[in-house]
Amino acid sequence: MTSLLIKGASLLGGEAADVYVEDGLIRSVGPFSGTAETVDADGLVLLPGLVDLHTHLREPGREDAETVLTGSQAAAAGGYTSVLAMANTTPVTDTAEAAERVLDLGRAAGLVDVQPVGAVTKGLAGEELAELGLMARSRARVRVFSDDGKCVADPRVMRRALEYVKAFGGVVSQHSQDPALAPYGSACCHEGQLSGELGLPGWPSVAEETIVARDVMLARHTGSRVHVAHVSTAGSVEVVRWAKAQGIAVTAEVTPHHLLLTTDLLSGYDPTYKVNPPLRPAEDVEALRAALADGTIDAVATDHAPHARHDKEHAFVDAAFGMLGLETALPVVATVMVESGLLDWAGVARVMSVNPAAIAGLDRHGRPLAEGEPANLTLVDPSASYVVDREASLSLSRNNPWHGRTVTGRVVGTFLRGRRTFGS
Ligand SMILES: NC(=O)N[C@@H](CC(=O)O)C(=O)O
Repeated sequence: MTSLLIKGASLLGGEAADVYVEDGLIRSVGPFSGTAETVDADGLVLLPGLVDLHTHLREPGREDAETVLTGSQAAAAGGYTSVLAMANTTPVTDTAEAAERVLDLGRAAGLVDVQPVGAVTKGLAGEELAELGLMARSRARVRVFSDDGKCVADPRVMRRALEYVKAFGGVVSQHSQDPALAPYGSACCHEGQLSGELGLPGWPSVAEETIVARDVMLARHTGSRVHVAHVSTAGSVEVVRWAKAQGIAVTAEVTPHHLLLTTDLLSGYDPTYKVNPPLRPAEDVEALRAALADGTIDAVATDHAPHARHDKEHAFVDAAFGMLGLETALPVVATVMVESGLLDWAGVARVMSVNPAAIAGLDRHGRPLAEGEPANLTLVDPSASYVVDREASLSLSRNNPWHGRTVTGRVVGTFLRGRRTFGS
């Protein structure tokens, strides 16, 4: 029997209580008089363990950038107890066997629940549906399907995928990028005055918005669920807001970087800031913050995209797309949303744990801090400010856009089924 007492933590930023954990479950919330190994949580905020809908773990295939183990270590350090591992590995997670392999690698690492995302199409080629049903029925119980990195651009394929996943309560997480308007690989800078001045190929907002608009209509037509990955523009927010008002089953996520970083950072041609979709102007950032605060955007997802130096340290147009996110998501959200009063800690729990768990169909995560619930928990010091140091990361990669920035709100402890996976 393993037991633990988290003493005096503020539950979701509200009243303080003692949380007693035994055999992986919360056994009591309130004054506790017995003896147990104790974590002094005076002044700390207790949240349900964070859930990331969008993580790239790179294994199999690119273990030079990240492995399931190092990604899990970074996730636990970021306060996560579950991550959804994107399918764009080598080989792609497009079969039941591939999904089970990722699941087993996650279990062997044992730090977070690694839930594989299945590809929508074979090899992410956008043509033939992958083994959606077999992945759903496998040990990995795949419920989220995504060709992330590529868009399911063909509307017939998207329609079929939505119809198919409906049968088992699945969801298609769409990387909304019309490749005819924003070609893969080349389009790399928000299309506007700056892209012209810098001479970088433009990635126009409308290339995202037309796909979001099409997909919500396909969701309405099929009665199925669509999830919009990494929403980056004010126009996409408007479409999602309209679709929700119609009762269409659409959910959306925003990344920490799209909540804070803006396109002008590209003026130094630093490939650290090259990401898909691209950083947008301040007006978009404002709209994304407001949409996260009012519930139009359901979740924060990291899009943690580690890249080895030999893929990232190139001239801007040749460098890989993506940035690290797992270890800095909570402090960035705290700094952008909590310090400004746009969200309270209960709101952070909603967008970083409760809603992502619900979208992904994870019934053991994102649960209330209550007796009988799984002890998947995150402890945060809300007043700790610190400077992000990319060398302190547990990720194998160093493409960290937050390096040198001061953030407020530090993860100090993570517990997976009552076992400490981060902090001391
Ligand atoms: N988000 C990113 O910038 N990169 C992603 C894939 C992608 O969306 O291009 C990656 O896998 O590196």
